[in-house]
Amino acid sequence: MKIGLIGAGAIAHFLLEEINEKRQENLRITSVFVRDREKHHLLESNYGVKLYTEIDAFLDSEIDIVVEAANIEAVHTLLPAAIRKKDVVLISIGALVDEELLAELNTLANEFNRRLYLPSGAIGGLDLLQNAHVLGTVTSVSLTTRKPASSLIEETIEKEKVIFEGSATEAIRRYPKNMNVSIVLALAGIGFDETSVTLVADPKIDKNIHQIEMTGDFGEATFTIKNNPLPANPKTSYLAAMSILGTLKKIKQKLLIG
Ligand SMILES: NC(=O)C1=CN([C@@H]2O[C@H](COP(=O)(O)OP(=O)(O)OC[C@H]3O[C@@H](n4cnc5c(N)ncnc54)[C@H](O)[C@@H]3O)[C@@H](O)[C@H]2O)C=CC1
Ligand SMILES: O=C([O-])CC(=O)C(=O)O
Repeated sequence: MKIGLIGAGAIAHFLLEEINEKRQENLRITSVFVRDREKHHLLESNYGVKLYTEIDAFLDSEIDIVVEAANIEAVHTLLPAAIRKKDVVLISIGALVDEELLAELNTLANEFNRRLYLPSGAIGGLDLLQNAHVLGTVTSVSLTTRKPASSLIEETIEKEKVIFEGSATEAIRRYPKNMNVSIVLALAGIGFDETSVTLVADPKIDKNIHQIEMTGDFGEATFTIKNNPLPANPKTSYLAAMSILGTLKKIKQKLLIG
């Protein structure tokens, strides 16, 4: 599969290293869409990719699938065009809190027979949640995220501090670079307004910790994920980057687990 990558940040570099440098069977990043060609020109010689700054030329390049690893704004501006022409893997999932955008992408995916893949990102348990809610009988889902204080707030604090409590809808609006996980959790489960989120800035940790609790007719489940951060962007967990690779590998698998 030839991949077109949108973005050239921490996750994009992870994918370029793992797929093009270390090599993954049947996967190759061939095109990268960037805003500033000069800034990223070394990617061409380092990873054998071609850079694009014009979205149509990027989408018309010889790629089978688009991987978005940029930001929420890029999803708004680029994804409707992308889904018309290619299947898309999307990691800035927070963009989908905009129900108009979500409906538009769904309609376009149907019309052009494309797929939109949403990796689990920095969390897990989405398979369980979807199964548990298949009859609409999950009654509560909550997420408590703790991140190093320095990646969330400017001020210096001595003790942990709850900096947000509310719905996933509000969480992603206030913390668009940190709460994508709340939106994929809401999509897999009971919705944006019903999924409760607590965000804690903790000066004593160096991991991104997500604790998920769910209850319903199935029973109860609790997951805790203590993520190592990506060194290139400590706000982002290593697992989030790996989950894109996991999603890409699954696309061609005949044996599907979960
Ligand atoms: N779903 C999940 O669990 C997670 C999602 N994320 C999200 O993944 C995305 C990427 O994360 P990182 O690589 O750590 O971020 P990053 O900040 O290191 O890199 C983002 C890159 O995208 C580029 N970019 C921004 N707008 C663009 C546009 N319109 N066109 C082309 N490039 C553009 C930036 O210049 C930057 O190089 C972010 O939106 C982040 O919030 C991060 C962690 C977990
Ligand atoms: O990487 C993480 O731990 C979670 C994150 O930033 C997000 O969901 O936006």
